[in-house]
Amino acid sequence: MDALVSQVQAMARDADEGARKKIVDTLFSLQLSIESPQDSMQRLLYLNIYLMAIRIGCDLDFFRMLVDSPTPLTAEQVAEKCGTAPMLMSRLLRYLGSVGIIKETGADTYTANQLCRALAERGWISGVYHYFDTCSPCFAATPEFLKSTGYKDVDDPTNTPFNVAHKSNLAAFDWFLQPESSWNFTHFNNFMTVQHQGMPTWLDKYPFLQVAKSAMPEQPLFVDVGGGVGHQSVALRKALPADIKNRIIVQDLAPVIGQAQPFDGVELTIHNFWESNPVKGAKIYYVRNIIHDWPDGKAAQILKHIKDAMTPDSICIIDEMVIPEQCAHWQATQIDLLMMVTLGARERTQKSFEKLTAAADLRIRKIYPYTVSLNDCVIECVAE
Ligand SMILES: C[S@@+](CC[C@H](N)C(=O)[O-])C[C@H]1O[C@@H](n2cnc3c(N)ncnc32)[C@H](O)[C@@H]1O
Repeated sequence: MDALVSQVQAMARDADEGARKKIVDTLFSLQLSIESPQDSMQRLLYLNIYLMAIRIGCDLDFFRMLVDSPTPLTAEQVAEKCGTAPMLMSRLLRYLGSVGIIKETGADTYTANQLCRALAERGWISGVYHYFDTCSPCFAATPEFLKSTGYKDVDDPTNTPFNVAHKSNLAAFDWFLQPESSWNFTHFNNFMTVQHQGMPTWLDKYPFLQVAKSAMPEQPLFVDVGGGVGHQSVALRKALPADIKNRIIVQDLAPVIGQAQPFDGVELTIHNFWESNPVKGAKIYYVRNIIHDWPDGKAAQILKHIKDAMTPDSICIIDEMVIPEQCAHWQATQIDLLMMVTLGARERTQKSFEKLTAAADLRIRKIYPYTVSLNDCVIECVAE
């Protein structure tokens, strides 16, 4: 068994993203095939405990303490640093050690492992708060919500489990803008910057340099519509040679732009994508993880405003997953359900994208897939 494990670890070390994910998926299928129903139910019924214990760890910041400590720490030492009862800490760390979130090195003694190090990073900590505080109440509200609607499609952003869970009539992005939700919105925005960390990006697959070189000297190069805190624009600026000086512009709502860090050569601007786009004739209009936030009618409106700003040589890039017709990956299907219960929105197949872009007078010219599990794609569109 040990030899087998070493062999698989060596294979994974040498593998690229696609091959490594294939190994993980194969091992997961293997696990399912040898678990008894009792094993599986023990695992499934307690899933919520993971996030509960991790959130407590983030509140107390003990993942960072384990990372920063040069030697393993006893539960008693961690309890003292955190100001908690020793027995409480001992039970929490014992659980987290038993499920592999931290590493147990001896009796009641722990150190950081790879997962613990991730949980000490700002973006992933924000992910924990986003899923625990904003999303999980929506999951809990969904069964009763669907029962109350007679199991209709969820495609109205103001009538979703989110509205029930957060006792609001507002669509999620409008709810985020209220002062009392600013804590939730900050964590959402931080999480957006890391959610694809370590995975290939659109820049790995799309011939962006060739396209950038074809831009006219005064032509804005890149308009990052709903670009969040501008992380994709910064990545593009870093990837371009210094002699390409065309404008790179991030557009988002005021509170998000207020959170963004200035970066040389990237303009941070306030723009509401329900209104006509003030930047006309750019080379690339880019929407990443925007279209999947909205049902078809609304998504088409966003694209139509972009289309109306385009000149014949402009390109609109939709950077999003394309759900395959068959055998979609679990990492993709879970995001699709998240979009449903929080936003009344969805992930789309290629056929759905073709219909949607046509409704905005755009035509898909080419699709460049660039990740294996999510099938993230650069969907390159031109005006009809
Ligand atoms: C899922 S995030 C994607 C952010 C970024 N494009 C990325 O890929 O990380 C959706 C973004 O849409 C922005 N957004 C929502 N409503 C908007 C509006 N009416 N106008 C402009 N941006 C909006 C949000 O503030 C958020 O930054």
